[in-house]
Amino acid sequence: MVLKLNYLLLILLFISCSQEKKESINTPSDFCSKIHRNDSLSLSTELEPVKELMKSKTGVYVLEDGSGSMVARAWLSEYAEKTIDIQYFIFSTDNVGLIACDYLVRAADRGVKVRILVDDIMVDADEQDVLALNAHENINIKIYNPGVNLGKNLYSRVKKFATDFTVANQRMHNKVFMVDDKVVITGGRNIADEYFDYDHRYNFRDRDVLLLGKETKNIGKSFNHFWNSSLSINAHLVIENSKKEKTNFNQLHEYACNPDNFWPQVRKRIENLPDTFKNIQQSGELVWLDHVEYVSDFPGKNDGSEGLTGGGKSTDALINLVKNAQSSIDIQTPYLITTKLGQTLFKEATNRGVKIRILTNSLASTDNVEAFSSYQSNRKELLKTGVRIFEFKPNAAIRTQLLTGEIQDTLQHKPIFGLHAKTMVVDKKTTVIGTFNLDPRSANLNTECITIIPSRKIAKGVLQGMEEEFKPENAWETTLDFNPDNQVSKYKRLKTWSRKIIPKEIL
Ligand SMILES: O=P(O)(O)OC[C@H](O)CO
Repeated sequence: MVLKLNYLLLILLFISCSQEKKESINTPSDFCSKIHRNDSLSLSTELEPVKELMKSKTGVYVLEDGSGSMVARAWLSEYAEKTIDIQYFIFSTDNVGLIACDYLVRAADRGVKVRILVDDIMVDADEQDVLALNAHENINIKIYNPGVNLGKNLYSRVKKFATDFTVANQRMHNKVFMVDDKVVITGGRNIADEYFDYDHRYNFRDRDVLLLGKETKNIGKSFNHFWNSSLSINAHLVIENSKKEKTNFNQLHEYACNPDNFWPQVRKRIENLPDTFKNIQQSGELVWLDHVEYVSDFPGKNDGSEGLTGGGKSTDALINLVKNAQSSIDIQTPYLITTKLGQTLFKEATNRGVKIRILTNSLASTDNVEAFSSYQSNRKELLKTGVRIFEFKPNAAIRTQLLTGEIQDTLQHKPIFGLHAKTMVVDKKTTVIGTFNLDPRSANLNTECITIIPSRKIAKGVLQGMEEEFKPENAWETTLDFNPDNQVSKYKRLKTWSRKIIPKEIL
């Protein structure tokens, strides 16, 4: 609870920091100096050994664990020299979100231009916090497809859905963290506690990929396309009656300097931030490839002329990979809602001998009963295509290896571990890491981005983790005769059943 209370306190202080100086949070200044950047380093100097390689190839390094993925973002923010461009479906002002904001503000203070593009629907930040950040001369925040949340009252939100249903449903689900136009982290993680092991009740098993060099140019182009889209509106225009105020970020800095707000393991890694890239190189897991392909849908994705269908670039790319698979397809997806199109594709693949395994959430591990309810209704049809389905256990044994250890040592109870990775490995040689959930919303409504990585070495590493997670200590195999739905309370089952009324096209 300490972390949660701290961030609530911080939000209150952060809002009022322009009015009155409050009593300072007890901050050991030596920790602050330990974790702040070493001024003699920069991203260019760090990347000097691979500078030439980055011109013709893309470096690929898979970020499996939450703390590793968090530390990689911290390293990039701390040593950025020119720009930080970030694009997220969710950017919460919880513990992780506030620490991320501190890194961004400190980068902006030293002249780095920061652009933040976030989808409107899940913004849960206080409007004044958004404006305070946006008021920084080097920070610019845009809201994608506004009108359903930020700056709107309940009446306006309901009206938007009632009168403009298709547009209101078109969300930006991309997740990109790009620094100096040359290093990118993209994949399943949003910016919030549960993606980095900081939630005390529920955390996600997720996966990102770090990309360096060649293909990041295309990611930059895609970011600019979104940023300049008419759907992306400056936060000051979205939040009505707002005034641009000069803001003091001292309380935010103090919060992020407080060692109580980091797990001890993460503190250690943050203290060793300058070694981040050296460690990645020495791991032997950084692979340099000629052809890595980043595929992103266009802003708006489809014009609504086909109602709630219509597909998009990322959908086409995935269909193409499934159609060309020759021996195996292994998938991890938190939500698994298939339509006739998807079932036919899988059936055609299994008919030509392709072995397909999918790991998704069980009712006990899911955070989304609506999505589970729809999956439940189609589960048998999907199984009949010859696909094997595994459902993640909420207490999967793998969490002892993947979750930041401290969370398990200090709490009386173990937080639930849900699946959030969106990954596919085809024929043990092509890996897709991205934001795409196997559901109609990702296929037709949300803009999604995926990275297609043709490398046996990367596929082998990712499959090693997947194989582990298919095992009985981590997942139930569901069949035509067995499913683990009864592992949850009657109440959760009833709740799931009551969601059957929701059309699957919007899930
Ligand atoms: O958890 P995310 O980021 O995959 O988002 C899930 C929502 O269903 C997307 O619309």
